Amino acid sequence: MATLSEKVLTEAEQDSSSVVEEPNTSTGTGPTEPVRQASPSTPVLSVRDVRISDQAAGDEIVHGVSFTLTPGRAVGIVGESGSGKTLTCRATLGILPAHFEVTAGSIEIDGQDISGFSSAQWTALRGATISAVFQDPASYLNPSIRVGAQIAEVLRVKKGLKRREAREEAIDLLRAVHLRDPELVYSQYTYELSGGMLQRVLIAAAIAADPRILIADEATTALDVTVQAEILDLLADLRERTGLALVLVSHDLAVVAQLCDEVLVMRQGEVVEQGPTHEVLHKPRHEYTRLLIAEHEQYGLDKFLAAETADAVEEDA
Ligand SMILES: Nc1ncnc2c1ncn2[C@@H]1O[C@H](COP(=O)(O)OP(=O)(O)OP(=O)(O)O)[C@@H](O)[C@H]1O
Repeated sequence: MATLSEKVLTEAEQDSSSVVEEPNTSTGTGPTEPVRQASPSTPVLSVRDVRISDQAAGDEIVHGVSFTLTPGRAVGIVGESGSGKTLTCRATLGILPAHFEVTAGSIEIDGQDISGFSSAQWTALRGATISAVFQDPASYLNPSIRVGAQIAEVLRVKKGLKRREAREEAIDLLRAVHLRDPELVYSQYTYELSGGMLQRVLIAAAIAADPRILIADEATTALDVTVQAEILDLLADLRERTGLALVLVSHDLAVVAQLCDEVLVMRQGEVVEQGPTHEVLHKPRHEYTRLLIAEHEQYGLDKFLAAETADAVEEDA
């Protein structure tokens, strides 16, 4: 079975709200300097009018997605199943499934166009600059190796730490993701941990090499509401403390309302609406966005919209 670092890190082969009629290609040129040395307003990720096709079927599946992400910001991608959210993320990570290709547009990570990247460049970038957490954490962890050792391995591979340093830092990471008794968790196997704990372990592994960008694709979908809220708080905390930039994919508008500055609404491979989250959710302009909001209100979205309104009133006062 592949190790965690192979699977998660290495295998990985505004303005105003607008109803999107034309792709937004006005995102400017990305930086050439590493983002750690750049200003917080320099994009760490620029996706410009990206189109993705299934070459085997001869179909275009994603018809132009554009967004930019600066350090500490979060962009959400919402939309129905099959709308192209995950393919967009996978294109950004350079791990499109077989037969799928980016056929137009560009993606820049830390100012570097990823289109011509060699596998060695990807290996250097993944984990250290861009990382990801997906649904179903158990499938990314090896059941026969203690979870702590799997995080320590990421630290040895990506940061060149010695065995003992890697162990200490792995325990610190388990503490940072708010796992109680991190020493104990370090020595446990996946079957001994709950889904929420496993998702935290995976987040610890994903942030182990201090990435600038974290893609969380339905990362909290399988978790119960309380654990989901704790993981979202953890991501918000990482944003604030470390300037981590987030791409959050969710079918759940309430999740996006809590965490994201900007939202893209996708349907059938198209971005039908895009803009600041509060604007899109309060004043949806596209019929499909209105439908999504109406569907979600019964699941408690109204609570977050009300909280947002209260925040806005406070800010205005
Ligand atoms: N590995 C694959 N092989 C074949 N088709 C795929 C593959 N991955 C995605 N697709 C197709 O591409 C389209 C977009 O898929 P994608 O996974 O990006 O959707 P999504 O918006 O993330 O959906 P979900 O919310 O269900 O994850 C889907 O219609 C799907 O049929």
